[in-house]
Amino acid sequence: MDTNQIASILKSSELFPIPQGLKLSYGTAGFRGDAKLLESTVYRVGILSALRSLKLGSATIGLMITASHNKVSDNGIKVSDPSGGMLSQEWEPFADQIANASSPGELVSLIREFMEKEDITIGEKSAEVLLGRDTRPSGESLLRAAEIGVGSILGSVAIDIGILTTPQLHWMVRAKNKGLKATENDYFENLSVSFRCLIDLIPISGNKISKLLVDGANGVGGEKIEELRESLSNLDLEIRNTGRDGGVLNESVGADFVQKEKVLPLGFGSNDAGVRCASLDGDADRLVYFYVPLDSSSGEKVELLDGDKILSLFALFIKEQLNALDDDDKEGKQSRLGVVQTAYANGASTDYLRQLELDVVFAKTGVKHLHEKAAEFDIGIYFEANGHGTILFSESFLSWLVAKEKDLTARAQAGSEEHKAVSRLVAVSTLINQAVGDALSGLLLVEVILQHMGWSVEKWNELYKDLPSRQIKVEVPDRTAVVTTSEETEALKPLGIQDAINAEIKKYTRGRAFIRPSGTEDVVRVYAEASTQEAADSLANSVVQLVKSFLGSS
Ligand SMILES: CC(=O)N[C@H]1[C@@H](OP(=O)(O)O)O[C@H](CO)[C@@H](O)[C@@H]1O
Ligand SMILES: [Mg+2]
Repeated sequence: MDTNQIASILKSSELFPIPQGLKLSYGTAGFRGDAKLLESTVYRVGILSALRSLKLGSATIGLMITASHNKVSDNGIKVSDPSGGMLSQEWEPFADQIANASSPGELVSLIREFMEKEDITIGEKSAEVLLGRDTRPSGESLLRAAEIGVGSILGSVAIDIGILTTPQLHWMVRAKNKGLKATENDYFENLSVSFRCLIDLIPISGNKISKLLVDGANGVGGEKIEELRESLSNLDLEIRNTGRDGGVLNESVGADFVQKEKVLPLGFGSNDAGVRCASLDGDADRLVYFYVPLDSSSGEKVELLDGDKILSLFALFIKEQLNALDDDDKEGKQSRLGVVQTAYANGASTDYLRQLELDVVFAKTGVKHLHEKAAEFDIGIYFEANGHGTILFSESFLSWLVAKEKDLTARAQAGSEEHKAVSRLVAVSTLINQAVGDALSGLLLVEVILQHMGWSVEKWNELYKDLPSRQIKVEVPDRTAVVTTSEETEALKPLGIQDAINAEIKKYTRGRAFIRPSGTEDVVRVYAEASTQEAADSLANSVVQLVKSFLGSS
């Protein structure tokens, strides 16, 4: 690193002194915290992203300024690698180190050391970083901090691509690095063209299209889905909680709220009984469905169709298409379909997926872990119960599918059941975001599959019945006192807590419970499942008491 470069970092870092006592970790999904404390962090992640681009031969990197489902006063930053996936986990320790460096001098020496280790040189090539943000008011000034961070690495270019959903940014980064059209318009066009293609392949046409109510969480998703609606037919959408009607981001609205609390979001009521509803989270990478049953006497009861149910619907549809492939093909090309869940997946969903004879594997919480496992299959479907997920197609399987489609057309087999199935799979691969979970593309796929099957939301819900479950957040003085096994289902620390949890679990039929420290909020999460709602609640509450007595409550 030459003296000009050192001077550039020293000068810009003076603008963003680190708040006293700030200690951050890259966590489940990047850095998050009170927005007022994050300028130095975001500036430093700007530097990291420029270095990442240089390391990868000037590939385009993405930076997203968002705190997803957190409250509006929080914000955060996460990095997209050139593939559109999350930042390589190998770089997370460096992210932690520079985010916590206490002075400009320490920052420079950490960067110098890391560049030497990673063999990164500045000056030969230029770095490129796309910057996006959600609708949080703090986003604008944090974006400036990121720009200055990127710009402090000489010869680097930061491109502000404005207010976007997290999955849009990841999609654009991926497309850009593949040399494809990569603007927001291209994203919308891609969705509408592949959606149209799947609609045209529906076996029975002419079914009446029923209305879908969308809860936009008062965030960026509502805005974007309104834009997308312009280019869609075969959907009847009504969008609420767009953020323009005075509602607060994520406050009693959005996918995280609906999934965790199992209640209706603001703006929805008993008048909506029987109507299919969908809820997005604050940065539109999560999607859940819900409805109020028509026979619900209280009007408050909500039937939730979470990520597990979306995963099951997708798995069923993909399996149906794979089954329609000619037997000779299946022998020639063993298509491995697999699904990935986390410990938060409802036990009934796992039983159902196994009944479908699917390969079900488990990953740690956080999409970076699920994505990695899903990429091992020809078609890998992953979902967190909270509604973050997607379907990955391996490059080799996709090339095989495309060649197969051409071959069938050449053999005048266009219109055969096999040809249709192949075309559907190809269209799903372009509709569904290959970079990260995407509420917009997920919603379009759910809608087209329901039309394909001729199913109502109730019928879809009947695939299996969720085991009653309860999730509770516990505020404790130090959540890092909880250390779990790599599967996250057993607590190794504090010593003795797991035995106490096990003793509680034993008291319940189909009881299951675990605790883990959140990677995005300052809480310990408690999850419990049992054969009745009362039992799940009671098991969760006894585990909460154990957490409080072992860790103290704050
Ligand atoms: C139980 C739960 O929903 N955890 C969420 C939440 O992580 P925590 O580490 O549990 O705070 O936010 C992550 C990022 O959005 C998401 O990937 C994950 O599934
Ligand atoms: Mg999110």
